Amino acid sequence: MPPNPRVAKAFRAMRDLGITEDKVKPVLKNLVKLYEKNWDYIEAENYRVLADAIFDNEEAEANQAAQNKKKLDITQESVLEEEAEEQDEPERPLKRLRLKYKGQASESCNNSNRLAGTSLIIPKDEPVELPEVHPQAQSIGMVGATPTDSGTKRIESQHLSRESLDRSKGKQPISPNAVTIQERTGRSQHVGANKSRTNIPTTIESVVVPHQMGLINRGKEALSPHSTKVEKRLESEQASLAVPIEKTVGGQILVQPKEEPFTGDTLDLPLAVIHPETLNNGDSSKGNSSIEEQQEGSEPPLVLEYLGGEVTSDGVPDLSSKTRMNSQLATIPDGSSSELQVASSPMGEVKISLNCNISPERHDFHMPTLDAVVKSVEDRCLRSYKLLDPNFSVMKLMKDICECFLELGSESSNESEETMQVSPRIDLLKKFPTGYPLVSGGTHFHTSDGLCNAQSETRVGLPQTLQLPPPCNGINDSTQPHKEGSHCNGGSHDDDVQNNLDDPNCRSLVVAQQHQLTPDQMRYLHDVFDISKGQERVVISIVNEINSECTPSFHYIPQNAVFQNAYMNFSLARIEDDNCCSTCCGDCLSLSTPCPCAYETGGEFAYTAEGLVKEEFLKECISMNRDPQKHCQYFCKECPLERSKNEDIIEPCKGHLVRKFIKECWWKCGCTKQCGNRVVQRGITRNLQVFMTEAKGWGLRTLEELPKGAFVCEYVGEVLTNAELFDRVSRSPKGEAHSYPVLLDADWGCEGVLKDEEALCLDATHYGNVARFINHRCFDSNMVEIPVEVETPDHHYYHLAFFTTRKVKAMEELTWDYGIDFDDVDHPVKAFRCQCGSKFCRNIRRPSRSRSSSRR
Ligand SMILES: C[S@@+](CC[C@H](N)C(=O)[O-])C[C@H]1O[C@@H](n2cnc3c(N)ncnc32)[C@H](O)[C@@H]1O
Repeated sequence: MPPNPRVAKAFRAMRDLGITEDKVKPVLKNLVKLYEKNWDYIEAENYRVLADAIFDNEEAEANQAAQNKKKLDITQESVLEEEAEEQDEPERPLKRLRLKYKGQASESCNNSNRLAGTSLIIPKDEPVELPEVHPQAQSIGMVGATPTDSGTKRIESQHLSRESLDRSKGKQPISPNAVTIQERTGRSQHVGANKSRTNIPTTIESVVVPHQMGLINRGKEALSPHSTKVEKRLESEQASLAVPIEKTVGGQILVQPKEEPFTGDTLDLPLAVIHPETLNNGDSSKGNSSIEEQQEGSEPPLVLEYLGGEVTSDGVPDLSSKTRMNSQLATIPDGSSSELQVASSPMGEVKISLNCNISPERHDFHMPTLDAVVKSVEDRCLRSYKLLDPNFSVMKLMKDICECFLELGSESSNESEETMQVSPRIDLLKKFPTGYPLVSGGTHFHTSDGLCNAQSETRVGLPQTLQLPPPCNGINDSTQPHKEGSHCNGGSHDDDVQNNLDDPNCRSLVVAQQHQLTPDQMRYLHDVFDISKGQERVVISIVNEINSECTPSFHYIPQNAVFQNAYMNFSLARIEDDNCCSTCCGDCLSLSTPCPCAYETGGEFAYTAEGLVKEEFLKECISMNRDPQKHCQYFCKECPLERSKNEDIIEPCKGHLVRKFIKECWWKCGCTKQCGNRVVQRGITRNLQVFMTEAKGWGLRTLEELPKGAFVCEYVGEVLTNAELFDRVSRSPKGEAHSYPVLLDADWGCEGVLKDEEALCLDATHYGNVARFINHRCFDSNMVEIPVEVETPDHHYYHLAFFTTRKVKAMEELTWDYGIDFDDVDHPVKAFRCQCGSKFCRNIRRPSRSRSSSRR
């Protein structure tokens, strides 16, 4: 029996961490048993459970060895004494690597079930072939994540996907401040819940990290899985270091506690809010003394409000960890419109945070730069305190900072370029004009370093800067003060947005400055202004004037990427010399006799000099879609699609259209990249926009008029085998549509019995391009898909390109006929209730118009 590929993958992942197979085998075997072959648990977060278990195991072995040695060296009497002493000591903590930000698993804010990529995956039993278990592996039963407690987490179907990495990135701190901010998720909102919504809160924070407790590179950890290679085996090699080590495994920061007696601490913060019962209004120095007095115990007792330790994925603190916490966040309102918070963690970090609330009348407020504030404070100190005046107080200083901040922000003369821009909250998706591309106007969004720059139509009079909605990962970000009580997931964000929009007094603000944006916010901006993140030749904007659904959660890729088993061989040698045009030069379309690349299309190039598909060719492709019965269909002896559906009883093939291919010139050809027979490979050139439709979710439209036969885009996704696709689908929760796969079955007919690895499809659920937004229209869609051969003559793999079937007006939605059989309940693409609006809609006239071939 060939080795289970998942075992091999696990070995590979551990090898990347510097762990040898012999160490992995016994532990893995035990884990597989423990999780009853539910590999999802083992594979989740780049095999975190496995890595943890191995490290635990090693540590247990090391401890055991040390103890054995000790026992040999000392007398029986001293052993007994030691044991007696040990009984008085608190139990040592489990020295397993802890996943930082554990429990903050990002949640897609998209509550549509169309985004199967963020779905919970139902694990499936699989045969496991593993060598004999090593007796030492037994300790892995202590690994924290059990099938039960993992049951509520979202788990990706594959080893760490880019999507999960990016979501993780969104959770990672970008600065030490952000660590605390993120970890305080939801809490500061709670604390400030009584604040007027009309105030403009600003926050100044200062973080103190004592030297001896210094966090290594905190906040600067590489977020990519590569860091696992760089930092492999840190935990065992550096276990004796006096400082805690952060490491990344699979993009997640793992924290190894330093060797120290167990104090009941964890690295998870924050933990408590302290409300002083009495306040000394107006006197900031009294505020200071209240802290001291609190420490001295002379102030009235502080009310401790538990904030939680490990914050769960939905931002709710895990109360079970309460007893392990000793960090705290002290909130010391001073009775004015400012609020001071002091947070500390068991790691010794101390953070002072001062919230200044600007009254509603201060509509003219604009955000000064931090440099300007600091300078102003220094000037003020020099003036007021004459350097270390005996009355000098840090609390006063903090308050001065706050006041300077407000003063500078209110000075109308201070509208220098350095000024950070702040605007009333608007929702980009709601407020942007939909009739025009975001790239065509004159209103700018910009940040101080110019990294994020976009424009919008001037006519609508957008504010000069744009408010970022909360990041759509289910994590509340306290860098956004407006977010009291708002949650991106579960629709509360929408409510919040709506409330803000409806409330004319609402002045929730966010400083749109590049270095202050979290990765999630950056992603959001990228998505809104260019969903392709600069990876296409044109900017592709996204607008929503229908509802407040967040931008879809997926990774934009401009070209197909192979997932795992799909067999794609782009060997140049497979393109035979007489099937390409190595002797051509320039533009093949200008040749009097077409080059060999035109053989595939009957000796004529499929494209006109204008880059459009020729009328005749297009007509045939359209007819094939509209009247499949009239065209040649192939019925496989053993259909890979049916085989994937059910290996035991393989249903007869339902038929595949034998499609016409376009063959483009390619690398082996002598022509230039500008050759007229290279259209699809040059990518998207048309102005497209993703927009929210009334009834079909997101859709794609053109912002410019398109002539008939124009190339629009290709369908890009992960290249999967059908078996892999069905495996994914079977892991999706029941009833969840897996809406983004297309079969690459255009040539299955000519292949005899296709091997599993040759029966391919594209899945754009997690990775894809704009084509994933193209909605279906029965029969008279304005685009048709045409298979295009570029890199390989093997038609297992090809490009699926969309061309217009007629002239398409600017702003028209682009559609294609999925060829979906609305009756085929087993098909990986779940039939939906068609809202295409075509008078030929097959979903209405079922069953008479039901298509016999199912292409998607
Ligand atoms: C490839 S996706 C298209 C983009 C999708 N609308 C979105 O929001 O991401 C296919 C899914 O879109 C929806 N859809 C596409 N065409 C539709 C139609 N004609 N009527 C209703 N829903 C449609 C269905 O949910 C389908 O599973």
